[in-house]
This record gives sequence, C-alpha cells and structure tokens, in this order.
Amino acid sequence: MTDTPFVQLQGISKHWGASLGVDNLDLSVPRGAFVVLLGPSGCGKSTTLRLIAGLEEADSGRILIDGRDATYASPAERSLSMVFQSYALFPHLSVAENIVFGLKVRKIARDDRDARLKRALALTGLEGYEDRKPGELSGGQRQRVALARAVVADHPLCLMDEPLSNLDAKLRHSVRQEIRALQRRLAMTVIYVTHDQTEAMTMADMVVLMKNGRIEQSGSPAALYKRPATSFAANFVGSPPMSLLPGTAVAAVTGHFPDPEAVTIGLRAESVRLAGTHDAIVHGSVRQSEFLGAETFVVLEMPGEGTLTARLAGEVDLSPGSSVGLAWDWADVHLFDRESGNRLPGLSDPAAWNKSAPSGEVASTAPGSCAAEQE
Ligand SMILES: Nc1ncnc2c1ncn2[C@@H]1O[C@H](COP(=O)(O)OP(=O)(O)OP(=O)(O)O)[C@@H](O)[C@H]1O
Repeated sequence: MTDTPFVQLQGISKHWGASLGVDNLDLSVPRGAFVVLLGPSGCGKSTTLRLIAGLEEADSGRILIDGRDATYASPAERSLSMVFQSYALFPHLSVAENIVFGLKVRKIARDDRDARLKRALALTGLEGYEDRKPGELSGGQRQRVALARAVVADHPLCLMDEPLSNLDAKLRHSVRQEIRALQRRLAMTVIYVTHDQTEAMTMADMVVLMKNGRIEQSGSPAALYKRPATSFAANFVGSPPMSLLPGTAVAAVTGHFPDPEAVTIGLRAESVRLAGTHDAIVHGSVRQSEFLGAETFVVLEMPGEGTLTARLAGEVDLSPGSSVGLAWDWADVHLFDRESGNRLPGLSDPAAWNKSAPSGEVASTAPGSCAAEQE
C-alpha cells in the first residue's frame, strides 16, 4: 500500500428526486489499500460503489481513477472488476467458462486466457472444479468463482458489494481471510461494501463509516475504535458496542461534570471493572451475563439511565438482578456532546474539571475545557 491516491472522489453528490444517495462526498483511496465502506442500511455505501464503477452518474463532483478523470467514463473504460453478493454467474456455463467470460469478450488471446485461468484457479483453490456448473457448487465455491473472475481480469481495482452476505458465519470467516490474502498477494486496490462492522474491522486498512449519504469518520480500524469522532461511530464500531450513558448517570454519583446534561459518556466494555463498595464509581443491577469461554460479558442496568456492558476475564458468576459496583480509569472515558454527538476532549483527570470551583460547587466551564485530550 502507498499513500498515492488511486481513487479520488471530490465533492460527489447523487440524488434521485427527493431521495438522497450521497451528499458532497470526498474520499481518497490509497493505491493497494483495502478500503471498507461501512454503515447502516441506506447510508449510501452501494451508491458510492456504483458511482465509482460507472453504473451511476454523479449529479456533481469529480471521480479520478489512477490520476485520470473518470467522472463520465463508461464502466469498461475504468479498468476495474466487480464482485457482487449475488455472484452473478451464468448457470449454463462451467466454472472455467464463467471465469474467462470477460476475457473472451475483451478478445484476449487463447494462450493468455488459459494461463490466466490456471493462475486464478490456483489462487482461489478451485482446481479440479473447472467443468462443474455453478449449480453443482456450494455458496463458498460460487463466491470463489466470482473472485477468480476478478483475478483473471487483472485490473488494479476491484469493487466488492457485500460479497459474503450469502455465506454462513463460519464460511464468511474463512472466505474473509482468503479475500484479504488474495488482495495482498495481487497488490490490488479493493473497495469493499459491508454493513458488518466485524468484517470491516478485521479486513480493512481503512474504514469509511457512512451515515445519511455522508462520511461520518474514516481511518484505520484501530483509530475508529480508540478515538471515535462521534457517538454514532462509537456505537457502530466495536463488539459489543461502546456503552453510552447520559452524563447525569455518572455526575449524580461523582459530581465530576460541570454540565452533565450536555454530555454523553462512552465506555468500552474492557474499560469497566467490578469494584467493591468503597472504590465503585457507580452501582448497577445485572441484567444478563454471557459466558464466552475466555471472558464474560455482563450487562448492567443503571437505574433509569440505560445499560453498561463490562467485559470480565474468565467465568464470572453473577445472577440477574444482583447489584454490583463498577469502576474505570477516567483516562478511558470518551466524552461526546449530547446534542451533536461530536467527540469532546477527554478526561484524564476528573479533578481538573472542578479545579476552579469553590469546594462543593460545580465549575461552569464547558466540558473538557480544563482537561487535555489523551491520545
Ligand atoms: N435508483 C434509486 N432510486 C431512488 N433512490 C435510490 C436509488 N438507489 C438508492 N437510492 C436511495 O439512496 C439511499 C442510499 O442507498 P444505498 O443502496 O447506497 O445504501 P446502502 O448503504 O448500500 O444500503 P444497504 O446496506 O441497505 O444496501 C437509500 O435511501 C436508497 O433508498
């Protein structure tokens, strides 16, 4: 992967009447990167991909591919391949014929075609299946045929729209690894659409999280996880999602927040620990506990204030309804503006918040104005 942009979207918008597809999108995809467009249904992921493919035309803005203006280029002129959820295989053609179909259309010479087919079959583990029809293959094998078709095309850019959604969970896991290995081996630039955050987090060099036709946040999976730019990103990325509590839930107990009504507090499950009566920051009652082998996820109900999930090592036996105390390090707390959802500076030292307040009173400074953001 290099920093040179291979695909660039500049101010791209697409509407159908009152229906918004994407809104003034700027995106830069580095050459050789695996970029995942992530977001809830209807946020504009497929529209973005179809615009890059040339299957939709933008209302405004520019699309550059490999430095060339491709805004009005036909799909064939864009030198890219596509892999869809539906595989799009011809049922009456064999695996081999399906794979080389596009090469025949492009009038690639037979020797070259055969050599590329051999390589694609080997890379996707389909040797021995050449003569089967798609109907005689499993879902995973059909998806590999679709991948092989992208491989033979030898295009530097591959667009994938939810390619794994027809596969069961176990197969999804292995095909995910195969796709990533193949992409690295071929040094292809891949733009991949999914609404599954696990897929995005495990596969991507760069995640582009979308909401309502716009980019909410983009960056490495670790960046999105560690420093979500908004409460939406905090809640969408990570499993379990970050717990979000109104500032009042914690302020009522600690008195730490100058304006608790105005903030949302975010805590990752691994930041929350069980605590005794003396060092507990809050108390909750156990709603459910899920034992997963190496760890137990405990969901605690905060009276009238939502839920908080704690990830505890090993097997922790807590019966529903029991009351437990919880604590965390203040440096691990994420703060968001309650109204806009935007990230606020962190809270490494809660005492700093009340530094200027007379004892027993709450400071009137805006959230975070006294505390330096922790990296
Ligand atoms: N041809 C169309 N005509 C009208 N509206 C459309 C058209 N295509 C997409 N849209 C609208 O654009 C918005 C974005 O759709 P898009 O398919 O890009 O979302 P998505 O994020 O890929 O969703 P999903 O995960 O459900 O596929 C949606 O509100 C959708 O209804």
